[in-house]
Amino acid sequence: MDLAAVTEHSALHAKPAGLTLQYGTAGFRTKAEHLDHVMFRMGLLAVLRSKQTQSTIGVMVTASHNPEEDNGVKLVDPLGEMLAPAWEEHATCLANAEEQDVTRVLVDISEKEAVNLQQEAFVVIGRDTRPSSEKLSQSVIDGVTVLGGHFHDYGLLTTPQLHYMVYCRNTDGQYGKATIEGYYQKLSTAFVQLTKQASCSGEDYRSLKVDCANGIGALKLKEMQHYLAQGLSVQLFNDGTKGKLNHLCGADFVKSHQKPPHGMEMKPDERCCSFDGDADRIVYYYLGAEGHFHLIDGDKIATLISTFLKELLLEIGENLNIGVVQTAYANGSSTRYLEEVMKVPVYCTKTGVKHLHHKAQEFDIGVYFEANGHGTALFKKAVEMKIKQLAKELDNKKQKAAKMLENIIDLFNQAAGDAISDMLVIEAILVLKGLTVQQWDALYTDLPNRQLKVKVADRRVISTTDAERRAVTPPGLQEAIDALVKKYKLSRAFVRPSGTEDVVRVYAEADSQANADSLAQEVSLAVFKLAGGIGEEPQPRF
Ligand SMILES: CC(=O)N[C@H]1[C@@H](OP(=O)(O)O)O[C@H](CO)[C@@H](O)[C@@H]1O
Ligand SMILES: [Mg+2]
Repeated sequence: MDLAAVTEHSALHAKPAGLTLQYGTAGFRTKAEHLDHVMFRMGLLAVLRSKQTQSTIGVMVTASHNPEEDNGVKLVDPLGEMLAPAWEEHATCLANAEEQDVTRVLVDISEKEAVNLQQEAFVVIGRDTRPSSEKLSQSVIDGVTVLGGHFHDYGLLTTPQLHYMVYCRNTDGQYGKATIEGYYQKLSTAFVQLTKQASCSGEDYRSLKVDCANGIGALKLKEMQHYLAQGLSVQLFNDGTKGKLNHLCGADFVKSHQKPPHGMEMKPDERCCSFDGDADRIVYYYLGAEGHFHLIDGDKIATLISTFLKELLLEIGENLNIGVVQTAYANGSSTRYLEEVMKVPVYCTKTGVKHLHHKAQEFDIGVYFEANGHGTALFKKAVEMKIKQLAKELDNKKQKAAKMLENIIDLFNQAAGDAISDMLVIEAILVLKGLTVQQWDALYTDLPNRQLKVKVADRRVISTTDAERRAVTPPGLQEAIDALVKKYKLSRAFVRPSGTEDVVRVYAEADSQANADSLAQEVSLAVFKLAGGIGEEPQPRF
């Protein structure tokens, strides 16, 4: 390691005095102007991680669904997964080190992790469309090169596309070609193969309105359009030509406000969807005949997908274990429907896709989704091989199902939740099953729910257990929540400190919207009183 060069370049990427940041649920996130030093240092760290794993590591510059002024960075591990927890700690340590300590921290990490410094390093970089992203990705590159690492800058990519590139590069191209064309080709071939077997056709099944949150998803979907040919016609809204990134639009806005994005023309019964700013989340929705807004969130997406996969397995006659992984935010109706009607086992993990992804790897087929629309399906390697073989061997009807499954496996991005890939999976399933968006929505009825945020002096005073469904501290909080929940029917509530914002999140569901709203409000007040709320006391808002 050329420590003198590191020191020299480090001074060009100075850390603002007094700033401390945490590698959170999805990497570092804050105002873009505070991130230059973090980017440089993540370039350094990516080199060490690459040397240690002897693999290509990814660095993505994005702040997902957050405002345009923000930015962020996360590292992608060899199989396209999120960075290993021990390295998250190294990342926090390195990002917060004072200027003069940067080289010492680098040496410490190398020693602790037994990094072979002679090993070559390779880092791939992607970025979203934020005005700050290009310059910040240059700082990443500076960090990579000063430690002698090699790199490939993909430029503009969706977050899941970068995960895909990393996965492809570390599996010798077996997963696919590590180019943007490779990605489009893999997905579109699988999609066209799948949908040409569909017996129902017609305009309704082939057209979809997509709100791209004024983000990278718009550029990439435009590029992909001609690969999909007649298979699907997408009409893009919020494509970034006018509006501001994530402003009053995108999957996060639609899910949290439970209303349509601005800038989208919706007619009753039309199928619509929204991506978030880096295109790793998707939610669907439509207006009912009466003009009422219907949201189809990650839970209902997981239900559609797992049901379809289970039906295919039944047709093929294979007894493989399928599991669905959710978080505490999953609507209670979805869990009940999956367990009781579909007889699919459901598991709950902590918030954050790395937890869901990890759990989903335990099953032959693991489907995971956060309620906000981030998710995918994972297939064990042995399962993939078996299905490929069956697709060649089985007799007619079974072979058709096995071929469908083979293509659907190819259509999923198994490295990360991916709005484009999920959209194609959903569109394929709907057309193959001949389901309208209304019929999909009618699988079960969501319990009315409400999410709120409470500001407290230090959100770490709240600790939780049981996959974040119960509060352990501060004393008395869980008892207070239990007492409030008892007042309502079909009710449930929990609180947890956010991993990405300086707030405590409150979730409540109950038999009616009015009851879900008041339960959420009462729980917010309990948090405010027992966990050191700051500012104004939460007021009834609905
Ligand atoms: C309730 C909720 O939607 N939480 C989101 C949010 O995490 P928090 O830790 O709740 O701030 O951002 C994460 C990263 O995008 C995402 O994984 C997660 O689902
Ligand atoms: Mg995102």
